[in-house]
Amino acid sequence: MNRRLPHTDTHDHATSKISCEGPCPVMRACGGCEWLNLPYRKQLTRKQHAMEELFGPLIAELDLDCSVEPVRGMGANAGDTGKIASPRGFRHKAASPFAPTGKNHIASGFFARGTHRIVGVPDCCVEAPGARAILNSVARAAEACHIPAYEEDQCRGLLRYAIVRMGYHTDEVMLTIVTRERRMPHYRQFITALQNIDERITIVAQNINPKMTNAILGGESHILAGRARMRDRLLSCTFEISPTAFYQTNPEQTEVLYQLAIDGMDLKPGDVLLDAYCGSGTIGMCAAAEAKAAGVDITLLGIERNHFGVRDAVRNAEVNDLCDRSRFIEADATEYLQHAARRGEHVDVLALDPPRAGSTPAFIEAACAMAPRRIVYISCNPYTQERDLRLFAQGGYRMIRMTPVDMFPHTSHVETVAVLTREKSVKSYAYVNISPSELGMGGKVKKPTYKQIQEYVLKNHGLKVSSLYIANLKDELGLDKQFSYEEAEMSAEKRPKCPPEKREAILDAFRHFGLIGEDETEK
Ligand SMILES: C[S@@+](CC[C@H](N)C(=O)[O-])C[C@H]1O[C@@H](n2cnc3c(N)ncnc32)[C@H](O)[C@@H]1O
Repeated sequence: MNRRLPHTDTHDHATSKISCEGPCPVMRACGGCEWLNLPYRKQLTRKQHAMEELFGPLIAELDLDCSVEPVRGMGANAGDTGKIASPRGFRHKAASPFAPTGKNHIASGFFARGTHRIVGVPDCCVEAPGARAILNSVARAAEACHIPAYEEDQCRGLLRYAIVRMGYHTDEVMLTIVTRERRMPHYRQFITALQNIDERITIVAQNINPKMTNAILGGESHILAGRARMRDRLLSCTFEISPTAFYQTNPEQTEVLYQLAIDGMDLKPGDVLLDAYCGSGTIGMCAAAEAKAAGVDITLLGIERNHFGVRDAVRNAEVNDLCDRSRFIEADATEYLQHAARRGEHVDVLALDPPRAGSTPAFIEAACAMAPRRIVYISCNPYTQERDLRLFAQGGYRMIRMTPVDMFPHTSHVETVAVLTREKSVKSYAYVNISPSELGMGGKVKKPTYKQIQEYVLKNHGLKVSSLYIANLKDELGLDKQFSYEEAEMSAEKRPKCPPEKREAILDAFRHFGLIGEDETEK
C-alpha cells in the first residue's frame, strides 16, 4: 500500500482546528455531546443517581442483597474525590455524511440535529486523534476525483458516508466508504487517493447502501484495498474486525466492561459458557482466554445473527488459539435458545449483551429453563435491562451485582453489567415451546401454534402472553399431553402465575381455535 503522511485539509471551514481543551464550537448544532460543558465528576454523579433511581426499586422489591456500585468512569482518578480530567479522544469509530455544496465542493461533518443539513467539523475532541481529519480528507479526495456526493432528499449522487475505525492497542486504521451503488467513476484514482490520506490506513472497504434510509450501512460490502480485516487487541486477545461487524467504540472502557463481566462469570473447569448476541465473539473469547491462562478450560458457544460478526468470531478463535473448544453460530438468539432449551442443552454460564431494545421474554424464558449457574447481562440500555431483569427474577435468578460503566462520556448514556445467580430453591422444569411441526418445519399442523395463540391474544386483547402461560393453561385443561407440571415435579406455588386478564384472553383464543367449546370457561 502507498504510504504518505497525513494530508493538511485546506478547505476554509476546516482550517481552524478545534482545541480539545476549550469549548466545542459545534456542540449546539451537532448535539452529540449534550453534557460536554458539565464537569466530568458531575456527569458521573448524575449517571450514578439515574442508575440508583432505576434499579433501586427493583433491588428493594426483590429484597436483593446488593446495591448499585459506583459508576466506573474514565481516567485513573475517576473513583476518587477531586477534579477528574474531562475524557477526550475515546471514540475509536467515527463517521461522516457527505453532501454536495456548490460547484464541486463536498461537505463533511455531522448532520445537524434532526436534519440532513451538514455541519462542518474540522476536528472532534471525543474522537480518536486523526479520525476526523481522515473523514474530511475523504471529501477532498472525492472532489479531486469527481465522485459526486449523495443528495439525501433527492436520492441521487454516489458518496454517502465514510466510517473510520482507529486501532486502540494497534496503529491500524480501517476506512469504509458507503456509496449508493457499486460502480464509481475514476475508481482507481479514488482508491489511491483514499489510501494516501493517512499512512496508518491498512484497509479501504466499500459498503453499498442504495436505500432511502437513515441507516448508514447497506447489506453489501467488499474490500477495495488492503487486508480483509483490521487488527486490534482487547485484554489478552487479538481481534480481527470486518468493516461492518459490531465492535465497541470506546476500547478503554470496553476493557473495564468486559473485565466486570468476566469476574461476574466465575468460570470453573469444564464450564460451558454461552455468549449470546456475541458480535465478533469478543466477550466470550476474552473470558475463555483469561480462564485458560489460569489453567481453567471451558467450552465457549457464541450466538450472533450478523453473518460477518460470526465469520470474524470463527477467525478470532483461531487467532487466539481457542478454536478447539469454541463454536460460533449464526442465528437469532431467541430462536437458538428456544431450540437449545427444548433439546435440553446444558449451559453453566450465560452471558448476554443484546442491542438497545434488550432481550425478549421468549429468550429469558428459555434461558431460565436451561438453568445456568450464573447469568451476566451486559447492557447498553439499562431501561430495557431493568425490564428484562424482572423476568429473570420471575424465572428464579437473583441479581448479586450491578455496576454501571461510563462508555460514552459527555452524554447521558450508561452501560451496565448485572450478575445473576440461580436461586437454590428453584427446581428445574421441563421447557415447553413451539414444536418443529408447529413451526411448519415438518409434519402437518393440526392445532394452533403457540405463536398463533400469542398473535391472536395480542391482536384481540392487546396483551403479550408467554408460551409458559399457554402451556400452563393447556396442562390445566388437559389439552396438551406433551408437558405436565406434575411430571416436571413443579409444585403449584412454583408454577408461573398467569394474571386473570391474560388467562381470560388465552381461554378466548382456545375457544377461537376450537380447542375448547363456547361454554367451557373453566374445567
Ligand atoms: C451490543 S452488541 C454486542 C456485541 C458484542 N457482545 C460486543 O461486545 O462486541 C449486540 C449484538 O447483538 C447482535 N444481535 C442483535 N439482535 C440479535 C438477535 N436477535 N440475535 C442474535 N444477535 C443479535 C448484533 O448484531 C450485535 O452484534
